[in-house]
Amino acid sequence: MPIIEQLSHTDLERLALDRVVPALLTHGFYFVDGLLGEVAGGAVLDEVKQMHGSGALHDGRLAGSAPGVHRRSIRGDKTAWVSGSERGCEAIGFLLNLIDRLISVCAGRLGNKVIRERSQAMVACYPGNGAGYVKHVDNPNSDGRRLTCIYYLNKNWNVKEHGGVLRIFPEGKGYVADIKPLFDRLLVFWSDRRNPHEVQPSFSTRYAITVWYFDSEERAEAKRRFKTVTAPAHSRTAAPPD
Ligand SMILES: Cc1cc(NC(=O)CCC(=O)O)nc(C)c1Br
Ligand SMILES: [Fe+3]
Repeated sequence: MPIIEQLSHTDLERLALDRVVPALLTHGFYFVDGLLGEVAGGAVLDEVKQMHGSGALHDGRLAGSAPGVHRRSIRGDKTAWVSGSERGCEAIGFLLNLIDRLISVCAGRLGNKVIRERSQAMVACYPGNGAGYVKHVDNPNSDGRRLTCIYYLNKNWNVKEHGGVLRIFPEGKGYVADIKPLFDRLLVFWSDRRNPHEVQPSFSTRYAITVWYFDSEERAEAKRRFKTVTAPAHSRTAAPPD
């Protein structure tokens, strides 16, 4: 009996085909507990704590934030982007490889285009000062992101005391899904308008690692769209050089 129960490839395939894919196709989201197990999950947590302690996490940027609006009131997390091959990120690299394998098994069965690439991993920490993340859609305008995968790292999390629930408002469904950010929990959900979500105010340090998987065609189209940004107005009125 191996000391550390590693998820074998067949376990991963079973998880993908028997649970993740059916849930994504019916509810649009799915979470699994005990993904890595105590030892490997603990190694990921230690690496994230090390990053936090060494000041590697910075205030999350806001896309097009209105002037004067306090960032914290919208998005209170501190983040860092990692590839998982950096020194001190070996366990994070192992986690990302496992999620990649899980999603690649799912990709063939999700009935839509190819999911071949993903973002870097965003390591996030809500410092526990009551900050959260206002309700939003990850990919409201076809930027290519198809699936959001969030790995939570919080031991002994007590929602009554610590809050920090991720509330998903599945589009067109008569219910909301309250997901506790528990240690060694992986949450997967469609990144588009099907899943508006919010992080409720957190009153204890709340760690998570997020990766977004792209639909390659939608991503390529989005890149083309962003490339053809219209020239600024004034340049069109300037007299052509004689
Ligand atoms: C950078 C960024 C982070 C998030 N994070 C969450 O929604 C929090 C999920 C959780 O921690 O439970 N969402 C978007 C649309 C962007 Br962009
Ligand atoms: Fe989000």
